[in-house]
Formats: sequence, structure tokens, C-alpha cells
Amino acid sequence: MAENEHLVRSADPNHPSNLICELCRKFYTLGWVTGTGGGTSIRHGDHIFIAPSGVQKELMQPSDMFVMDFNTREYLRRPPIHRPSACTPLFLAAFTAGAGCCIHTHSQWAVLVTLLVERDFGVDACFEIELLEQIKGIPKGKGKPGNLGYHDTLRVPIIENTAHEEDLTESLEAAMQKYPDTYAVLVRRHGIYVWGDNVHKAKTQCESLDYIFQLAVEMKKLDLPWKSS
Ligand SMILES: CSCCC(=O)C(=O)COP(=O)(O)O
Ligand SMILES: [Zn+2]
Repeated sequence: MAENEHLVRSADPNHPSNLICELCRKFYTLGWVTGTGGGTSIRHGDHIFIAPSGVQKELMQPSDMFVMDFNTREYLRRPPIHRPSACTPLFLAAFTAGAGCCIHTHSQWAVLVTLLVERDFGVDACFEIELLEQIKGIPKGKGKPGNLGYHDTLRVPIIENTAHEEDLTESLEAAMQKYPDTYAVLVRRHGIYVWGDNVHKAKTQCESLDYIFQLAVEMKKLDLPWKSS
């Protein structure tokens, strides 16, 4: 058994190690974390809760969780049979930007949107859409109170995939700097990272974006434009 078991064992369903397992079970049913891909990480105070790498994310138990000290970046708990998620440096980039939770999905809608943007607008374009009610599920940006309105344009930057997940970190951080209002970054042919101030907000934003991406793919099929001009 790993040391510091008390950091991950709790009867509270809202404890981060319980929440990560519960959320990943839900996300599996949405096709977001199938085949071990994708995941979720939560920051609680100075503790970062991280899932293991390469495991079936819908079958994880709280005792499988790693715990890292955010300030020292040292592991306070390392389950011996596992390695931490390869997404860890990307989750840390979101926490450094102030997030309390970061969700990584391999949603097929997100992947399709990255391909449609490349085909129709080029490799340097970001995903842009407007005039959809669900846009109201996305915050305006860091330090800006409230969410986007019906008449606002939603923009999500896209970065290119790399052979290894951890090598995405530099381009994710660059996209966060170029688009300081964004709470999500799409990864071409791979999926998306979505973060929020807390678990509830990250989940709401991830669900809203996935709904919008599915709609955007269906709109393309019907030759309906994403933007009015
Ligand atoms: C088939 S999953 C490939 C790795 C990946 O993209 C991912 O999101 C999962 O990484 P982890 O290290 O958390 O298993
Ligand atoms: Zn991935």
C-alpha cells in the first residue's frame, strides 16, 4: 500500500479522489475517456490529485490516485504499481493559470472539429462559432465576470498533436498566452483540454463545448455556416 493513504481515502463523495473516479465513470459513457485516453485532475488547496497513466479511467479507485504538492511539485503519494498520467504537465499548466479542475477528453466531436477547421480555414485558424444558446455556458474570460452572451463569438484555439502527450505542454501554454480569455484548447486529431475555476465549472464548460462541437459537425453536414459573415 502507498504511504499517505489518508490523502485519498474519504467518505465524502466530494473529496477529489472520489470525484475523479465518479467523473471519469460519467465521462466514459459520453465517449470522452474510452480506451484509457483522456482524464481529469483536481486541485484542492496545495494538493493536486492525478490519475494513473494507461489505466481504464472508468474503473479507477480513489486508492489509485497520485497526490502532488503544487508548490514543490513533489509527490506526496505515489501508488507503487502506477505512473502518473502523461497529461500531468498540461493539467499543471491549467492549475498555474488558476484552475481548480482540468478535464482532458478524446471526444470524437472535438477531433472532428479540429479537422474541419484545418480543411476549411487552415492550420493556423481557431474554432469560431456564434449565435448558439449554449455559448452562454462558457465564461467570458479570466478576470471578466459572467459568461459569453448569445451574440458573442466563441473562440477555441487549436494546437497540433505530438507523439507524446507531455510534449503538448509548450504549445498549450503558448495558446493560453495568445488567447488569455480561453478556458479550453483543442488538440488536432486528439481531443481537448478544458479547465475551470472548480469542478462544477470545468464540467459545465466541457459539456457545453462538446454539445457545440457536435452541433458544429452536424451543421457542416447540412452546409450551415458557423458564423454569419
Ligand atoms: C489511447 S490513450 C493515449 C494517451 C492519451 O492521449 C491520454 O490522454 C491518456 O494519457 P494517460 O497517461 O493519462 O493514460
Ligand atoms: Zn490524450
